[in-house]
Amino acid sequence: MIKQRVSLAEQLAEQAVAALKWEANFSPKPGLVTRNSNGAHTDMNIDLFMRSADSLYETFVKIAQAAEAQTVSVPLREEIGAIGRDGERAMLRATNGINTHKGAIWALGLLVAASSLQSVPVSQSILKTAGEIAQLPDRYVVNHPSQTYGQQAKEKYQVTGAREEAAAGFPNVARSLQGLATTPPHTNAQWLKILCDLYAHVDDTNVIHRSSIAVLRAFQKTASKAAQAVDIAKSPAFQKLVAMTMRYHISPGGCADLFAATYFLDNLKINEED
Ligand SMILES: CC(C)(COP(=O)(O)OP(=O)(O)OC[C@H]1O[C@@H](n2cnc3c(N)ncnc32)[C@H](O[C@H]2O[C@H](COP(=O)(O)OP(=O)(O)OP(=O)(O)O)[C@@H](O)[C@H]2O)[C@@H]1O)[C@@H](O)C(=O)NCCC(=O)NCCS
Ligand SMILES: Nc1ncnc2[nH]cnc12
Repeated sequence: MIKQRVSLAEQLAEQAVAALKWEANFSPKPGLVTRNSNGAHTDMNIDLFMRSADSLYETFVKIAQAAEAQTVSVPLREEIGAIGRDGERAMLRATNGINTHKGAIWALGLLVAASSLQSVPVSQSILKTAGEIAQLPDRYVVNHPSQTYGQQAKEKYQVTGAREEAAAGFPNVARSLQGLATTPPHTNAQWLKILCDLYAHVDDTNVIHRSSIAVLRAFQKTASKAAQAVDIAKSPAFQKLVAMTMRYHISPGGCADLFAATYFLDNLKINEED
């Protein structure tokens, strides 16, 4: 039987979709949708996340194809931006208008582009290249300062949102990768510590939008305590995190995206010949 060669773009897209599905399935994740709970959501569940992830395969293939063997440039940034916005529309069609993965398209789209551009699975340089792409202007982005929730939060509180995280080369993903240190596979307990560390450090604009900056800061402080516990899931700090997400209806979707991005890079494999 003739074995079909899987292109670099297809390999990267498969791994990006797998990372999104892994993130959605991972449990427990206070506030977020998992296979066991809908977190602070009434409009989302695990099936919706699986559909949403599958709907993004073509988007990631196209982003990877656009970036393959290219250099970082404004035309590339604009081409990826257009594909990313089409991806947002594909996601909204698959979910009947519910925003499941807007931030993830941005973060993983940039990481897929950077991985394809250099075709060497070295996380540090992928993060750096992704940051360089994100720093470039995209003429076609409609940029009304107070249009998105993220823009509103940043304007009001000078926090670091999705755009700034990417432009800085994803420092929160870099720290998460350092925290994992050993080679994969990692245990659920190791990943739970990484998740709590992300909750503790990321200025998640979703949390601000649904509550306030004061709640975000209290949430981060509690997450930091949980991350230091010996048995995180059973710790009082972790139980408090769960309670806070329910009380304030908060869902750290930005942290979920960076969790998926960490998994993507931690498990990234590129086969020259299949
Ligand atoms: C640059 C963009 C990401 C736009 O960013 P901006 O901040 O202007 O826009 P937002 O619409 O606010 O989206 C940002 C999404 O990024 C995630 N996020 C939040 N904080 C951070 C952070 N500190 N670091 C990294 N990422 C962050 C988050 O996405 C996740 O949450 C969404 C689900 O949220 P939820 O609250 O459940 O649902 P909503 O409907 O939003 O709110 P409710 O009404 O229910 O309360 C989900 O998307 C997750 O992924 C933020 O939502 C970028 O989008 C952009 O410019 N795109 C254009 C295309 C492009 O250039 N692409 C190029 C590469 S592909
Ligand atoms: N598992 C999840 N639950 C809610 N929002 C998310 N955004 C990205 N992943 C998410």
